[in-house]
Amino acid sequence: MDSSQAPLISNSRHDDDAPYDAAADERASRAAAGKASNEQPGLFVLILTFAAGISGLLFGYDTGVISATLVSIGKALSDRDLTSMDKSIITSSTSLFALLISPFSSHIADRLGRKRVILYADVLFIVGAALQAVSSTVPLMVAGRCIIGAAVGAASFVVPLYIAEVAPSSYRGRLVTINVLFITLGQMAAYVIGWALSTYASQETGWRWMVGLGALPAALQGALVALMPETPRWLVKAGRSDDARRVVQKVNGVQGRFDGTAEAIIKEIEMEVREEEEMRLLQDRHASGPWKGLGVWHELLSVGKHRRALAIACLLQGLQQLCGFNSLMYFSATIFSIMGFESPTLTSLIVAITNFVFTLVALVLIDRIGRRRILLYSIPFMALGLLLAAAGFSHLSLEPSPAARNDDEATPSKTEVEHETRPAVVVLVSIMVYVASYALGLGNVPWMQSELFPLSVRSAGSGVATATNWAANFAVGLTFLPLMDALSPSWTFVLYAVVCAVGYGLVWRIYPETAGLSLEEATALLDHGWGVR
Ligand SMILES: O[C@H]1[C@H](O)[C@@H](O)[C@H](O)[C@@H](O)[C@H]1O
Repeated sequence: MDSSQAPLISNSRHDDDAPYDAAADERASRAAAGKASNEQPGLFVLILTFAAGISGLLFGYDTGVISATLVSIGKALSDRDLTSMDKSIITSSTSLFALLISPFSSHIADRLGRKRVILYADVLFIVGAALQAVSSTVPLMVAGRCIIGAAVGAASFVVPLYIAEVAPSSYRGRLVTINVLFITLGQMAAYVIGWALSTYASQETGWRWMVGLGALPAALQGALVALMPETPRWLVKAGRSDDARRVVQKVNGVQGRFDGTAEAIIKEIEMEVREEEEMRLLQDRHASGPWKGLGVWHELLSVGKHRRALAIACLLQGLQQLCGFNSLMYFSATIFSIMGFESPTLTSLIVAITNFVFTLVALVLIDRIGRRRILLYSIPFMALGLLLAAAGFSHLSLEPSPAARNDDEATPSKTEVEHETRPAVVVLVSIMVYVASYALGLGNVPWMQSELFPLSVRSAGSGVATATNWAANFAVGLTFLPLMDALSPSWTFVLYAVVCAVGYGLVWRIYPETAGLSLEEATALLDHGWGVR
């Protein structure tokens, strides 16, 4: 037996016995583990999900708070008004660092554990918040945003992983949406706090509190991490099956006693880890030339069904960002301010509330309606909302182009505002239609990416798709205000509508329905084509 055939993790019950039916044993164990996971999640799992979800909250808070911050800074940084370029760089440096850090965090998560990444991210969240709060120049603020970006990148990768690995398997899907719910809740909190501080605190200190407050949940989570266990899957991989058993027993509420279900789950994990390890060895053996040691990438790119899965996952993640949603999340207060709304931060709260409420609705609908179908129903409404907003903008006198002006100059006179109330309301309502339909579909579905990939390429495929998300997020953050300058607000929104239309065609053509299918059935859809009926 060569090393690739030897079991990497010994199975205590069968090691010494003569032949046994490994396949039947495996099936029985998987059935038992599956059965166990059909029960309701216990209090312990809920507490862990909540503790880990604080990272989602921070992800949302720190990306959402920039909207109110940008309109409240005034001349506090570098003693001058922020230019469009300053605003774009302050905003998009966060997504750039999120993009750069995610591959490293997956490496650290494998070597040192998931908990360690959560803890390091908390430290970065605190340092980044403090640096922003005390910054006096644009470069210092950008440095603070970069540190926050590193934290967000690590958290956005590790939290879904942590939750999925500690939670019973039948909850994995719904927990993905719960994580998005935490993100949108964080964004809503950022908008409420942004509005309250920009209205009631002093101009000089209000925005500093906005960005600084992000340190509090991070400190709370940093303290909670000490009490959170490492995931059973990582413990098994690290050769600590006994510790893993204790965690599984706790998750199943059978602490300290023998339990068949917990044993079956541990066996299931051991088998999965062994299969993964064997697959990796096999991939390396079959790879040659420059692919040597990069077997998983070779497999991801050379096998047709994996390539198709990757194309779909990257399409959905790219579309989630290129449709322009985050330009609203980051700049809605700036947009409403140049439209002459008296309280832009209060008005922009509507964006965050609509996003949160419709993510809640998606939680209920997603499994009933299906992923493909919910996208095909919602994307046309996104395009419609964008086109109506573009029409509304064309009736507002926003010349010279708004993003080039500072906010004081951009505020129209009272008579102008009265004259322009109707198109402004049209823009507001259209934006709400757009945000609601985004939250129902594109805001969630791309994060279900892992179900498209078979185990052997799952983390590599999901990693590339996540990087696509951050790269597109960075591109939108950096280009939105310059596009408003160069094309006008109307044409910028038309451009996003065109992205939605192209995206609709591609989703219709290549994204099969995966709702209600087991992971094996879902990945098998792509065996011989796109699987779209
Ligand atoms: O799924 C989330 C959610 O939709 C957020 O509201 C958005 O800001 C993020 O970019 C996205 O990844």
